[in-house]
Amino acid sequence: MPSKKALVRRPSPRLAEGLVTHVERQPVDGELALAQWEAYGAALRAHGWQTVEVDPADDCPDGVFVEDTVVMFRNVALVGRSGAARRRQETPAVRDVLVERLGCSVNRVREPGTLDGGDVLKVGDTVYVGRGGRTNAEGVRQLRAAFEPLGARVVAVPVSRVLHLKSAVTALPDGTVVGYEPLVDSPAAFPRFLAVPEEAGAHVVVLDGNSVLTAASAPRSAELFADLGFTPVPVDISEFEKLEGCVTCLSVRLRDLHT
Ligand SMILES: NC(=O)NCCC[C@H](N)C(=O)O
Repeated sequence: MPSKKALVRRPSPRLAEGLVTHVERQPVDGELALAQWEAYGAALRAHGWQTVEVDPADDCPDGVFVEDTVVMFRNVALVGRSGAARRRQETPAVRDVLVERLGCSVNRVREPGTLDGGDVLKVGDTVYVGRGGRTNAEGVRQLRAAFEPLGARVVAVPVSRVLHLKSAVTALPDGTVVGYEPLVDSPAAFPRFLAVPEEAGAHVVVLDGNSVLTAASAPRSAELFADLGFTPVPVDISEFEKLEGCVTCLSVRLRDLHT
């Protein structure tokens, strides 16, 4: 039976200092962010996910975006090495949880490779990896070396218009890739691509075969998903969106653990 665990990490008191690359810096309300993070975790738990908290990293403003620190394929983890040097101290505590509490096999991206988990989208056994600002060619090679022997088919795609591949595209439970077309470098890279009407509509977290977590800021995309027979579960993550975060980046789902 597949596991339903999800790593999350409490926002740092320094969240407002998080990196911004493609957006203007805006003031972040720390209290509201914490309340939004709690509600996000509650939405995961309401759909059967057990949330596992990585130790907080108060000195890492972007630590809450835990998705970027690791990529899972089956029960094997590849701990990333961020293209943003400032984010590299986020990974040791994530590795500790994976090894000591969850019993995963753990590999890691090594210099000169860089890879952020936000650049990796899995659709079945296909692993799309965005080659962009945070993930370099050597990171792509190391991802292939780690996961292809386990049965993954790694497909590299360019990312130039947004921070991460998953800022541009994610996938519905039926494997359809959804994206906001003006921000997708190559929609043709995906066998089934569906354009959504809002930038934040490109971001979904699959909760189960029917439900997807969506951003409250993308109501028209949520309507589109409902019209296709899915149940959107909107969460307000406005404070994280100000830092280029999206619903995917606040958790790492672990679906194939043996524990
Ligand atoms: N996977 C993601 O979409 N992560 C968002 C990371 C945002 C953070 N402020 C950063 O620039 O690294």
